[in-house]
Order: sequence, then structure tokens, then C-alpha cells
Amino acid sequence: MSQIPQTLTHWLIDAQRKAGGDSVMLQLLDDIATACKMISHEIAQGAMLGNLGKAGSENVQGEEQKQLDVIANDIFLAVNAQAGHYPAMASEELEDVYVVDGAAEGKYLLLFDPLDGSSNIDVNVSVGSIFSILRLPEGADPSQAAAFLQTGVQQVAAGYALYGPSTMLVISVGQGVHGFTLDRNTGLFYLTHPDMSIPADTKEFAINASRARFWEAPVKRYVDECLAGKTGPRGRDFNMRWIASMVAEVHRILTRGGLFMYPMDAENQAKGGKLRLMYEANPMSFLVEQAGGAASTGRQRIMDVAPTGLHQRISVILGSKNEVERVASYHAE
Ligand SMILES: O=P(O)(O)OC[C@H]1O[C@](O)(COP(=O)(O)O)[C@@H](O)[C@@H]1O
Ligand SMILES: [Mg+2]
Ligand SMILES: [Mg+2]
Repeated sequence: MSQIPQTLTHWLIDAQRKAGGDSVMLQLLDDIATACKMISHEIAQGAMLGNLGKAGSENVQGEEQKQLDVIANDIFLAVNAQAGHYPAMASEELEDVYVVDGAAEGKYLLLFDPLDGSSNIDVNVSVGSIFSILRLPEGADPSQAAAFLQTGVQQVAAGYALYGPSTMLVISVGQGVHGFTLDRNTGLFYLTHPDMSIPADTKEFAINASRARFWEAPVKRYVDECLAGKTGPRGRDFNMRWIASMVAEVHRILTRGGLFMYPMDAENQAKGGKLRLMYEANPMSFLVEQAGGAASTGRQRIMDVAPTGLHQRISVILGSKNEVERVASYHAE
């Protein structure tokens, strides 16, 4: 009989047995998986459910919301509120902390980007969801943003769902990075990518090159050197990608290596960058470091940044370790 891969549930039970302690993390990740399956279903229907297009509203950051941004946000809130483990949650789509009724005893906090890369939704290109789980600090008031403002190194789990040609859930509880693929027939996630790891070297980078005129000198230098190819200072040809969906870019890097940059530049400097620290940069940095890669602002390790706001933006340079270190060294010069 052919071997059936391990289901997410069995993998979580195993992981909990090995780590000891209670089964809370198992329940938390199982709920995340349920929410992601529901979102995956909505997305897979494409135009059939009339869910594509604008919602006619803006989020807290003044960005236009798509209907699916709102739907995915509602699903994440509803599914993860049920078990009562989170007294509060925070989302890209909500200005303030969302307090969960009847969950005052909960010991964890959930932050999420319910739909990442949502500009891709109407053109049927991969999108994702990103999440970060923190402990509620002893004595902290979960209804206040201050309870959430912890450094990335304090995350207890993080991950993303990728809604691509197949739907995948990629998670880390601090013991490596593991990828699960959704089987639509059984509705179960199966372990297909155990121990994902990022090679230290790469010949592929990702950046939105339309912003080149705004780049700081170290970023411009790095990209120019890559583009110079074999006859340039790097002595080899590089390939470039830009999907405009961070989940899809990070997934590629976890699969075959690479460098991803959305740096602070002259145009986004006043905001601190484009990507959000708490529910984009930190969870992705946690995964990337767990897979042997690195994640930096260019000037400091992302997961050491002391956050000042729920929706804080930050410069992001992550992926294959030697390339991240090279860009950081250009910033230091
Ligand atoms: O359109 P740009 O400037 O290339 O930005 C793309 C980036 O913006 C994001 O889409 C931001 O995510 P949201 O869709 O959650 O706002 C990233 O996923 C992606 O890397
Ligand atoms: Mg996003
Ligand atoms: Mg989003």
C-alpha cells in the first residue's frame, strides 16, 4: 500500500507529545488551519460567488479594501474567537484591537494579515494569509495595543497560508518550518514539506524595480551588482521575480532560496517602509530564521525591533543568509 503523508492534526499531536505541556498550541493551529481552508474555498470560487472587486471601503492605512479582504478578516476573527484562547486579536483590516467576548481567561494574542497580496486577487494570481501568535504578558490588558507590542523574537508560533495552484499552510512553532498541502477531496492538510530550509546562497532576488528612483544607495548598489551579471562584481548571472504577494515570494524562498526586499526608500521613508512589522515582517522573519535564512531592515535584525504601533511599517530584506548579510554590510559602509 502506498504511504499516506501525515495529516496536520497528527503532526500537531506528535509535536505536542515531543514538546510536552498542554494541547493549546495544537488547538490554536488547528483553528488557523480551519480559517485558512474557509478562505481558500472563497478564493477558489473566483468570480463565481461575486466576491471579487472592491469592497467600497478603506482600511486603517487608507488602502482600498477588496471584498475578499473583508471576508477573510471576518473568517479569521470568527473562527479564532470560538475556542476562547485569545482575549484579543489584531488585524491589518482593523484600526484597533478586537476584544473577544467571553475569552477573558485566554493566554494568547493573535495578529494577522487576512489576505496578503490582495492587489492580485482580481487577476487570479497567488495570495495568502499571514499570522503571528504571542503570549499575553502577565498582568497586561489585552484590550490595549501595548499588550501586542512585543518583539518578533517573542513569537510562539507564526505561519502563512498560500492560496496558489494548491493551497498550503506553512508553520513554525520554533522547531523548524513545515509545509502542509490541502487535499480538497478530504479537506485535510498533509505534511508535504517537512523541515523547509533556505540555502545560504542564491542567484535570485525579488524587488519592485519600479521604485528604483527612490532606493537608498546600498539597495541600488546591491541590485546594480546583481544586474551586472557574470561580468560584474558578483561574477554570476542573477534572475529576478516580483509577484507583489509577500506570501508567494517567501514561499518561493523557503522552497528554493532567494532574496526578497521591500526596503524603506525616499518615498515611503516617512511611514517607515511599506510592509507591516507586526503581521507581515515579524511572522515571515520568524519562519525565514527558523529555516536557516536571515531577516533584516538593512540596519538591524527585524525580530529585535521594539514595536511602537500595531500597524507600524518597516523595511524588509529577507531570505538567503549570505545575501541578506551582504545587503546589511552595504548599509553599514
Ligand atoms: O504593489 P507593490 O508596491 O509592489 O507591493 C507589493 C507588496 O504589498 C503587499 O501586497 C502588501 O500586502 P497587503 O495586500 O496585505 O496590503 C505585499 O504582499 C507585497 O509584497
Ligand atoms: Mg500583506
Ligand atoms: Mg492584507
